[in-house]
Amino acid sequence: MSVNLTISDVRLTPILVADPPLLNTQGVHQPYTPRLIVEVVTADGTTGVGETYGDTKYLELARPFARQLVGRQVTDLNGLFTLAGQVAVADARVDDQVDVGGLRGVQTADKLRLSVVSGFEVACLDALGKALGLPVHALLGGKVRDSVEYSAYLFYKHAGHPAGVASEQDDWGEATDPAGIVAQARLFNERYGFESFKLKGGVYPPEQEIAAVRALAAAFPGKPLRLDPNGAWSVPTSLKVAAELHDVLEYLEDPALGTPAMAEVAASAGVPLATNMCVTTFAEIEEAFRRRAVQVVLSDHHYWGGLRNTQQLAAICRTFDVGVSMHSNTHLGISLAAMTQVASTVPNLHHACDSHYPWQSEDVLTERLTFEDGRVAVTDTPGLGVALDHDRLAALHHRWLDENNAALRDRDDSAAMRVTDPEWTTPSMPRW
Ligand SMILES: O=C([O-])C(=O)C[C@H](O)[C@@H](O)C(=O)[O-]
Ligand SMILES: [Mg+2]
Repeated sequence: MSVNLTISDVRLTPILVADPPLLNTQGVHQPYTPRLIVEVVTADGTTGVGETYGDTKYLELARPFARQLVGRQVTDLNGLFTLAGQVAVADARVDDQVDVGGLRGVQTADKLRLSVVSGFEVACLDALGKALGLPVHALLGGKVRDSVEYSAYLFYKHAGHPAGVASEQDDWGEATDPAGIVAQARLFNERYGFESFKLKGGVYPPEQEIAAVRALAAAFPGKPLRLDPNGAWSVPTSLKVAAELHDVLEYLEDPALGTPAMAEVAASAGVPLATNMCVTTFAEIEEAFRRRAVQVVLSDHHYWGGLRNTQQLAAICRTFDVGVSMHSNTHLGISLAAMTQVASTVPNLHHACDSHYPWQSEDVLTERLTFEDGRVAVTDTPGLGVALDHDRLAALHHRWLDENNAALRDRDDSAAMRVTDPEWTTPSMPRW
């Protein structure tokens, strides 16, 4: 059978997905969060799917980029980066501060472009895999494991979104103290079999978060634990927390903001440091590795520019004897499938990956991905091995189109916090 891999159509569907009231150092998650679903259609009728961030700053790059793709080959993955370089990024979008609501490090023009390219790269790989009858991992050189381990991503959270605010109910309950966090961890373990636990910190004063990690260590003796305050602590505070928790932490994630502060902490913390904030672009690697500021880089294929760039990052980490694992932000099943496919090909991935997926009650797939014993099986089904549910996609797009939800099209955790606390402003760092 002959295949025609020329791209004949590209469909972009921004959606709003239900998100529980999860707390982080900047505020609280909105009731609905934006994502962008990318469909790439080839001349012979094969459709590949991808997913990435859906805020306006990404949509305004994705639209002109999509128009240029028609007529190109889905095999031309390198060409995606050349094309993206030609898409203009408004100066106002570039910021070397931490991305508000995203907590994903600097926001350079290139990083914005790469965050868009990743959705298209995944869609092209999915289409190519389907056309050739091969799973994505085969296109990436082949899997080295049959399942990928994920960790339970624990959050302090409210029981529900504020009364009177349109939202979906969740069944996780409230978690605002050590007992609540342990109860949440038990649910993660019972429902999905997770055996490794990460607590999103930077929400309460460090003593309270130390107590929560101690409670987790008592409830799950010997299990890998992580604490991630998203850079909310000073160097002395980071060192104090490290001294108190070094015996139970697998790693401490982004205790302080920026490579110089991380290097200072790393020099005497006695516990490895991980990051998805100070090394988020290739340009940041050299200084961070030279200064031994981080021991584990948490890749995120969305902002590193896709699955092949994630493999390149892993190879660089291996060369410098730095560990690698995966960061996540609110995402759906397409991204979990993409993360699982690439993670299966990375030989030096020795830590459970992060995933927000258990927090997402909604998806755009006909069948949700499942965790067994905290792992997602690596499928050999062609492409990503997932199918779009077009009715669900249309419903979530309809929510995005609804003018009552217009303010939610750009994720803003500080604004969501101000609904209940009008005095709230994004805290200046270090917070403690
Ligand atoms: O590991 C991380 O830093 C994250 O997952 C960043 C996210 O924005 C997380 O803080 C969240 O979802 O609130
Ligand atoms: Mg982090």
